Amino acid sequence: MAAADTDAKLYTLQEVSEHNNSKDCWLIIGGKVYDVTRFLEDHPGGDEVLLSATGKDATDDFEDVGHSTSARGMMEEYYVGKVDPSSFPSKPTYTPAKQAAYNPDKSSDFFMKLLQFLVPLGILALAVAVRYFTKSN
Ligand code: HEM
Repeated sequence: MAAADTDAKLYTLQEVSEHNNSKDCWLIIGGKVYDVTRFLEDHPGGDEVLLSATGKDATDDFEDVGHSTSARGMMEEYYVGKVDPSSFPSKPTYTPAKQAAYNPDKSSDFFMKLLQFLVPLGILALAVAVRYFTKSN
């Protein structure tokens, strides 16, 4: 049954997943829903592979096999509708952990510079004072 894309019946992923056994076997390939129940016995790749992918998106499995053009032509016979893309769980997006912007503490930087200047000055003042007092004694 080949329906035009515009009036194709729309199924949710949930609905498709309910047809998941050898008596009622649906799967999704390329966003389209196929009822392959009556094809199970005739599938050259065997029924097991179809049953392992039933009720799910089998696009990757289907493409991995590298099905022939004639296999792709056969698919039309089992087409029942399209899958509602909004029913797919949204992919988790990776958001890197927020890192605090590099913000060196300017006030402590200034304090260190002041200290580097004052400490030698203090030592010098101390040396001068010691010399001054030892001289007068
Ligand atoms: C409506 C859907 C499908 C149709 C009409 C279909 C049809 C065919 C056909 C005609 C072949 C013979 C080789 C060829 O002509 O490419 C084949 C082989 C095969 N198919 Fe499918 N197939 C379908 C879905 C799937 C899915 C979903 C899987 C995997 C989960 C699958 C796995 C295989 C495997 C493993 C082979 C055997 C390949 C080999 O022996 O080289 N097929 N299929």
